[in-house]
Amino acid sequence: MGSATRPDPGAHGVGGWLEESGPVKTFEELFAELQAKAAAGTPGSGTVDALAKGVHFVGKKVVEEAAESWMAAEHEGPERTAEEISQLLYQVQVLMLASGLELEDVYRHL
Ligand SMILES: N=c1c2ncn([C@@H]3O[C@H](COP(=O)(O)OP(=O)(O)OP(=O)(O)O)[C@@H](O)[C@H]3O)c2ncn1[C@@H]1O[C@H](COP(=O)(O)O)[C@@H](O)[C@H]1O
Repeated sequence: MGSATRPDPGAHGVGGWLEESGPVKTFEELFAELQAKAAAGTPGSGTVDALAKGVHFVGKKVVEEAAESWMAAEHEGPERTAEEISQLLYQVQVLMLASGLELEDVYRHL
C-alpha cells in the first residue's frame, strides 16, 4: 500500500509502519509546536514544565531515552525501538529549546 509520498512499509523493520495512519507529525512540525508552547507558556504542557526545570533536568531525560532506545533495539524489537526513539527525538528537541537553539543551528552541523 505504498504511495509516492510514503516509504514502502516493507522497507522498514517495523511491520506495517504507519501504514494506515501515516506520519502524525514531522520533526520540524513537532519543533514548531514545542517552540510555540514554550513561547506562550502553555498551561498543562509537559514541555513548558520541563523547560522550567532547566537544562540539567532535560539533559537527564535525553540520556534516559537514549538508554531506553538502545535497550529496546537490543532486546525489545523494532516497534518498541521506534517508540523509544520518538521519545528520544522529543527530548532532544526540548534540550534544544532549553539551550536556545533553532533547528538551523543543528542542521548546520549535519
Ligand atoms: N512526543 C512527545 C513526547 N515523547 C515523550 N514525552 C514525554 O517525555 C516523558 C518521558 O516519557 P516516559 O514515558 O519515558 O517517562 P515517564 O513518563 O517519566 O515515566 P516512565 O515510563 O519512564 O516511568 C513523559 O512525560 C512523556 O510524556 C513527550 N511529551 C510530548 N510529546 C509531544 O510534544 C508535544 C507537546 O507536548 P506538551 O508540551 O506536553 O503539550 C505533543 O505533540 C506531544 O505529542
